[in-house]
Amino acid sequence: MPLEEELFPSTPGKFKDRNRHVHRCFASTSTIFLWALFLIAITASYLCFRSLVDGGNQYFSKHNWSKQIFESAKIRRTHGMSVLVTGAAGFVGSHVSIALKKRGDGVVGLDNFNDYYDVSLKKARKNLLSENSVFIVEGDINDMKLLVRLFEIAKFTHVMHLAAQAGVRYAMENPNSYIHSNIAGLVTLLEVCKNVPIQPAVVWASSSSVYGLNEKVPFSESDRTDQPASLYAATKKAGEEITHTYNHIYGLSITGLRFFTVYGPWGRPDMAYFSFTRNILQGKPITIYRAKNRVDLARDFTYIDDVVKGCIGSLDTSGKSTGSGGKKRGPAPYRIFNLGNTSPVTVPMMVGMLEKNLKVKAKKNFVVMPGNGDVPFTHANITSARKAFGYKPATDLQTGLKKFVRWYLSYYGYNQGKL
Ligand SMILES: O=C(O)[C@H]1O[C@H](OP(=O)(O)OP(=O)(O)OC[C@H]2O[C@@H](n3ccc(=O)[nH]c3=O)[C@H](O)[C@@H]2O)[C@H](O)[C@@H](O)[C@H]1O
Repeated sequence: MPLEEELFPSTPGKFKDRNRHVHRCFASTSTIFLWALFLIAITASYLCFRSLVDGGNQYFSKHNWSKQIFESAKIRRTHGMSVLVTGAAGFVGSHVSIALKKRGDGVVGLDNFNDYYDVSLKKARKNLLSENSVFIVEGDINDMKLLVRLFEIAKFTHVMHLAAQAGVRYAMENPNSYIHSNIAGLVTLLEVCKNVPIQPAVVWASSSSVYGLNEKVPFSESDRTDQPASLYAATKKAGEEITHTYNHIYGLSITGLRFFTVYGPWGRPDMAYFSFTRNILQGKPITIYRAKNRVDLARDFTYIDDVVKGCIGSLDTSGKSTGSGGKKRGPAPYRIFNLGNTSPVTVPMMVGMLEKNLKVKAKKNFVVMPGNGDVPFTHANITSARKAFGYKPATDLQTGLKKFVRWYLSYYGYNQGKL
């Protein structure tokens, strides 16, 4: 049994001192412990709060992120626009972004940098955009929280929607990627656009492929588009119907652009003119498709600079959306335009032009067009676009391919581009 004195010391001094020391130690340990608990609790609730606010999105926490978006979206000319360009690291997207920025419009890019084709080319385009003061957000159009945040930071007046799963034949390999980007992603983007207080006008990329098996030439916007030959075409056609409903129900201003086989510098490596160039230079054979009756396939190849002018003309004449916060306030424009070149060229002729520019003969294998989504020919009637915003393609295939080849040789380090 401990002595009473030990329990209740009458001579507090010594004992007290000893006890005070123990007590102090205990007190300071428990204080530290409590403080640590407090700090852990604070940190945990902050992280919890951030994840609620950010939806766990890695982008938002990046240093300077919002500021870069805000700066990039700033309009620097009178009556200019602030444009969210989706697919900005893509072929058309990068060209349009730079053109808008150069004339003083605000531009913010969005791109998921997927690996459908060489990601390093997309990164190189991103660097080019960065040199032109265009900031690209790395993210997916299906990420609604990200889109909402972008609209909170920048009050976009327009959306140039070019993000898509492109390519006609790849749809047989990976059908779901077309649904993910061209259907689900489109709907997510439109949902955000219709919900914001001041709705942007939306201009987006449809495709000449919607004409499918239409045989009436040249293709006019009023021609039938109910016979798609590929899932790619079907998703673009669906996009036209989907955007129509958002225009009808919510008052979004919509312009759909039917691009006709766009080509040029910084193009897409999956397209024929690009992959043919690579193979010809590497001495590899190329496969040229033909219709069953040995008829050559033809495309209304359209040069990138002409398409950029068409995109900008569409943005300039889009008219305003009328709705706000998901409510329609009146009718808004719904438009569809062909952006083609109006002079189709056969694929073998296109190859001949490449051979001339590359000064190398191609090793050609002609095969009957497999039933993989291709259509025999495309040919645009561009009267509507000409009337609406003076669209007038100015580059023929010969000139355009020459510019492409010059870029290709320089970009991939052949001959310092001197061919
Ligand atoms: O305007 C569009 O809406 C589409 O244009 C583009 O599709 P296409 O017109 O099919 O272009 P592209 O693949 O360059 O084939 C060109 C020609 O070469 C033929 N072709 C192709 C490959 C091959 O190996 N051999 C061949 O003969 C082929 O049969 C075709 O006749 C875009 O890719 C597409 O995303 C979409 O935007």
